[in-house]
Amino acid sequence: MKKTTIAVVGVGLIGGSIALSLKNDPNNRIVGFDVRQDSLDKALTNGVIHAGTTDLQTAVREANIIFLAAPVEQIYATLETLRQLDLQPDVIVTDAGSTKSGIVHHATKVIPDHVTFIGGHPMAGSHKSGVEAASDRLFENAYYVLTPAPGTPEEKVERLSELLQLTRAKVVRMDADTHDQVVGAVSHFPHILASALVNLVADYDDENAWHARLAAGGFRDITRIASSNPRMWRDILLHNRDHLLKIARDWSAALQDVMQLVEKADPDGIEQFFQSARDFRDGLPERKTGALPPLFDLYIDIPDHPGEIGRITTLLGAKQINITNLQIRETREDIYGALRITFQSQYEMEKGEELLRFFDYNVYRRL
Ligand SMILES: NC(=O)c1ccc[n+]([C@@H]2O[C@H](COP(=O)([O-])OP(=O)(O)OC[C@H]3O[C@@H](n4cnc5c(N)ncnc54)[C@H](O)[C@@H]3O)[C@@H](O)[C@H]2O)c1
Ligand SMILES: O=C(O)C(=O)C[C@]1(C(=O)O)C=C[C@@H](O)C=C1
Repeated sequence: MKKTTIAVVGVGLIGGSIALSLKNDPNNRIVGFDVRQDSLDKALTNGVIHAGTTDLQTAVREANIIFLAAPVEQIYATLETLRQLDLQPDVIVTDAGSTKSGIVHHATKVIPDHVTFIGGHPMAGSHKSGVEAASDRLFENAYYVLTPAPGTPEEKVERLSELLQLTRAKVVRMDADTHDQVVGAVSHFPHILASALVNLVADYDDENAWHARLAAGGFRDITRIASSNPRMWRDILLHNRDHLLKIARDWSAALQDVMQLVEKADPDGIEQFFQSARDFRDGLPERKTGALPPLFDLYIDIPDHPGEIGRITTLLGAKQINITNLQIRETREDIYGALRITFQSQYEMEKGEELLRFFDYNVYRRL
């Protein structure tokens, strides 16, 4: 079967996760491009890409599909550069940026006629950055939005959707402006709120250091995303300004409404406020992960002692239990780290499970 060459431009959390998913098909050859050699080195060492280069022309020359997975501002810049490079005649260029209208509009202006651009955005991620946080399961059962401009050849959109099946995401289509409005409300604006709340509490904490110390589950849950990459979020806000300004006005009005209920000491109104939020929140569709064919994976809570990972691998090695992959994962609430170990076979996974339990490790088959 003919190989498909895929260039991933920006081998970080998202580019690395796309690469890992697509690499699961042996007919795909993944070439990574990044401005940082250390990202490429990590990606090669962890088996995320087949080859890596800091020369964009080398990365894209043979590519049938190009994924742009750099920060949003750099996606604009890369689109400009691509037009000066040698590309395959029927290449599809897509991106993974969190905003869509501006990127799609820019691509239609700068990309040559023989190139098809299709905007894309996987609706899954993390507050963590970098290829070391990448996973081939990041997008499992998440929505992956495509925003083809009117007139994009249907067979190209089909071709990309088919390839994206390897991410195990649910591929959907939407126009770019609708995407930006919806994602502005459910992703971009919540990031502003989380960070604004943290900044407010940080100011209070300057006056009274009990604030940080008493910040418990509620504060941590609602502000996890304030630990995201500031540069990435700078770009996102600047490229979805109109929708965010409208959402902020609606938000101010909604906040005023509830604070009026508080001012009037209206118990029914306040309870109703919480009830309607709870009804909608509890009705959100669940994103099921792990329903697909299992790999031979175990997750192990890592106690906070130096040398624990080395101890675990030594225990397994001493019993000739082969592992094919090792990854540090975050767990709920980010309190403990979890080590994900992929074994070569079901048999070895079961032997590993028994051994690690014997040594009092908390071992799970799913996170
Ligand atoms: N993090 C998320 O939750 C999430 C989710 C969906 C989409 N996105 C989007 O995906 C893109 C990447 O985000 P990420 O979280 O993977 O960030 P990241 O910081 O983990 O990775 C970005 C990578 O791009 C590289 N890079 C920077 N400038 C570049 C350039 N000019 N050309 C090539 N590579 C360059 C960086 O060195 C880094 O390796 C962003 O556009 C973001 O909006 C992020
Ligand atoms: O889970 C997270 O930390 C994320 O912020 C992921 C998240 C989001 O859900 O808002 C962030 C940006 C995206 O473009 C898509 C997904």
